Amino acid sequence: MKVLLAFMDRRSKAFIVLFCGTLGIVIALVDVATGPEISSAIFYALPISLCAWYVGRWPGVFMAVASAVLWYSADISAGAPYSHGAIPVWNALTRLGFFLILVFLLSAFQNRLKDEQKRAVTDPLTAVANSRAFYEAAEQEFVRSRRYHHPFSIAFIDLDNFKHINDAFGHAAGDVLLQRAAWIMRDQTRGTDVVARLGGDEFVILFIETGAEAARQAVSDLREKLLAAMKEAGWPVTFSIGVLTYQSPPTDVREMVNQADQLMYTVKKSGKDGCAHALGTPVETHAVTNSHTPA
Ligand SMILES: Nc1nc2c(ncn2[C@@H]2O[C@H](COP(=O)(O)OP(=O)(O)OP(=O)(O)O)[C@@H](O)[C@H]2O)c(=O)[nH]1
Repeated sequence: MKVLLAFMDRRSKAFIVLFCGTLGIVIALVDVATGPEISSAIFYALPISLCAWYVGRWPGVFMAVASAVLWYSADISAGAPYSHGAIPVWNALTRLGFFLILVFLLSAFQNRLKDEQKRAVTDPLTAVANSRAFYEAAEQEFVRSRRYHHPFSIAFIDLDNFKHINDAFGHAAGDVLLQRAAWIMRDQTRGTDVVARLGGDEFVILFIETGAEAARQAVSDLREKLLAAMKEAGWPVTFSIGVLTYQSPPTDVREMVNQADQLMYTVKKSGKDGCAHALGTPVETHAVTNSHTPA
């Protein structure tokens, strides 16, 4: 079964529909050959389930109807003795009912599974990636970077004076601010970049295949947008950001996040509301630019 599922995972939907249709016909032929005494019910369930799971609910319904018709035809051509002509039709309808229940249960289960999988990698407040998803994405980027020798960058973003928002405007307003900031980060970065909330008012962005200059520009534009949004909403919040670019990955993701965090902290110590850039492993250079100091 495991081999079959692994095989299906790599196939196109068209192939799976064709495969399931052929499988249904083969089962019907075997059904005719073995006669009405031997039940084949469970075998019909296989192509229906595969189709519903890998292709979708409605192709599954189609396969369920086709299987009920095939089974009915197999019954009739095997010459099964029925005391009344309506009995094989009734049987076909009850089988169809069973197949449809199977399709709808599988489809409901699959939807629930997808929801849970999404929940496991998403920050519930801001809907960006959570820390776990970030670590997984960064591991993949490390592998890519080692293989193709491409640089990548990380930005560690910490909100300044966020506690004041909670204290002055309430926790709900703080939540709205975090959502707004996360939305801007998502909106201002590429679809391939990974925006994540590590917790509290700390965010990280993984800039996939992005060198120092491009990361510097992206973060500078993003910071401008974030500051403009805060100003517009009347929230006295700024951003301390540490941006690291790696030509080759450090030993692990934790080390990268720690280095970016430390870099961000240099901005906090120098008066907040700014951005520091550096080259990672070892952290070579940095230049801190605050809003209140000349760039
Ligand atoms: N509204 C809201 N607040 C949160 C959430 N998670 C953490 N916080 C609050 O965020 C604040 C983060 O603390 P700090 O980073 O020390 O606050 P800060 O005022 O930004 O301090 P600096 O970084 O030094 O500028 C704390 O007051 C937490 O209670 C959340 O999900 N929603």
